Amino acid sequence: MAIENTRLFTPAAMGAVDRAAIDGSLSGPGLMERAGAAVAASALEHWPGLKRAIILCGPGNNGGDGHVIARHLARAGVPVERFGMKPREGTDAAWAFESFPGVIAALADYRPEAGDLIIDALFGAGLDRAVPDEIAKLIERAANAGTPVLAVDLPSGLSGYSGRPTGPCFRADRTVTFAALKTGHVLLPGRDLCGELEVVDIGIPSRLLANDDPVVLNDPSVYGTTSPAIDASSHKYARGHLVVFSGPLISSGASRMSAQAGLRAGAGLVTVASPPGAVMAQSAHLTAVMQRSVGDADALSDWLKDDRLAAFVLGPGFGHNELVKDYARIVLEAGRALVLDADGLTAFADTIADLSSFDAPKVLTPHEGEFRRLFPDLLDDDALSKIDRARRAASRVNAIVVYKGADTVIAAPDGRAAINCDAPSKLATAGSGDVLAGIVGASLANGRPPFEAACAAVALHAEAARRAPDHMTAEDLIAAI
Ligand SMILES: NC(=O)C1=CN([C@@H]2O[C@H](COP(=O)(O)OP(=O)(O)OC[C@H]3O[C@@H](n4cnc5c(N)ncnc54)[C@H](O)[C@@H]3O)[C@@H](O)[C@H]2O)[C@H](O)CC1
Ligand SMILES: [K+]
Repeated sequence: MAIENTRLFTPAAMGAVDRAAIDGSLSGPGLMERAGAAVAASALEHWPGLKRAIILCGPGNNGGDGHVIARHLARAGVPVERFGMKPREGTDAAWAFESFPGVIAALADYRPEAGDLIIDALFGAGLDRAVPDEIAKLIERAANAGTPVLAVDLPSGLSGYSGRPTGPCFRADRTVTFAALKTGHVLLPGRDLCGELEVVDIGIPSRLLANDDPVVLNDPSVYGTTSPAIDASSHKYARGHLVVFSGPLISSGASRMSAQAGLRAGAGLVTVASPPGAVMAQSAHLTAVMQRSVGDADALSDWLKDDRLAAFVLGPGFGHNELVKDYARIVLEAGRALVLDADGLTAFADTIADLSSFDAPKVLTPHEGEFRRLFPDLLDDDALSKIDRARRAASRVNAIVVYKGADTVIAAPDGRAAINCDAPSKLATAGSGDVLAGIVGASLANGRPPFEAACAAVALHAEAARRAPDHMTAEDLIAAI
């Protein structure tokens, strides 16, 4: 989906924008007319030769859009039948129905026929609970018949806030939404339940769409470019020295992948800090990546006298080793940037909040399972979206939290959040997290501020995956950076 306005809105925030637009120069019916006309145009474009439009109308303004759509399609010569509820008196939906009065049949009476297109105008931004049983049954009948669905604003049953269904929910082939994306359109499974997404301009002034809730789609407007601008003056130290801690001999490969990824992603120099028992194994594999034997806290403290060591990755393949906490503390006390991933995260399972006392740049990169280990209370609160959870975790730890998934949320303690929703599913391969940790480390070593560094790294990780072959390994992913 090519989206100009990358700001994301919660349904409540979009409702406030609606009201501000209507208080200003625009009228509710005017907005509804444009919304309905746009959906009708999309139906005609994507279902040419449409045999019958089945418009399901709810009691509110989503339903109002449905009545406008019915009028436009009928005037275009498409057979239209409406099912659902009558609109509430005195609302814009009532105006829409009066502009095209007609029979609204009972939902229970709809039986799918070949050539039908269901246009779902039952509930949109106002959905606040599971849909009633008669709608659940219709959703099931439509799914069983394979009837295509064009959703108005949101598929009914999908929370526009969390991106999670409130219960039974349409799986739409296409969704047309208005003015800007809602968070529920890009969070999973919402993004999948929407099908192809269209955002149409219905005349709301852009000044009203500059909402103060800084949640955006992750794109260059957040991080600039994904790779550092390497010019003649940017000698290797200018691009920063990245250190990746190696695990023991048996699991030294993960740190190598992080290190090689960091080098390809633009760190000036990369060193693997190996425990003595892994040095030989690492030496056999490392060429452009350097190595140093670091066996304990004292050796690390001594090495940190070199203030060119800019950023550290701790966790990939490190093992369940009490040194994790000592190493993290020493790096952060020295004011160096730290990426905590994998074993580096789970070592802090019960004490992650202890990291909040360090002001040095920190980036945590938990996947779903690690997030649950670190923040179980946040996952147990169903009222929270993935954005809320990432933001609260970031504030709790005073760190950037990269809450990974096909809908990765990058959140900062100050409330900023970006959603990366174009990562290919082939990223779900062993070692992909090690690679991301290395790219984040390189971005920090380049001197980017931590939120922008994490956003750029997540974007580059997804870009590399798109370039890599379909059945890629982590090595293919590194080669594609
Ligand atoms: N700028 C825009 O985005 C515009 C959006 N428009 C459309 O307006 C709807 C939002 O309309 P609203 O009346 O606030 O809510 P809904 O129509 O989604 O819901 C109606 C009503 O239904 C009740 N309800 C909620 N959930 C359930 C449920 N599960 N079962 C039964 N009843 C339920 C609740 O009382 C709701 O208030 C937006 O989606 C757009 O389609 C404007 O038309 C144009 C501008
Ligand atoms: K809908």
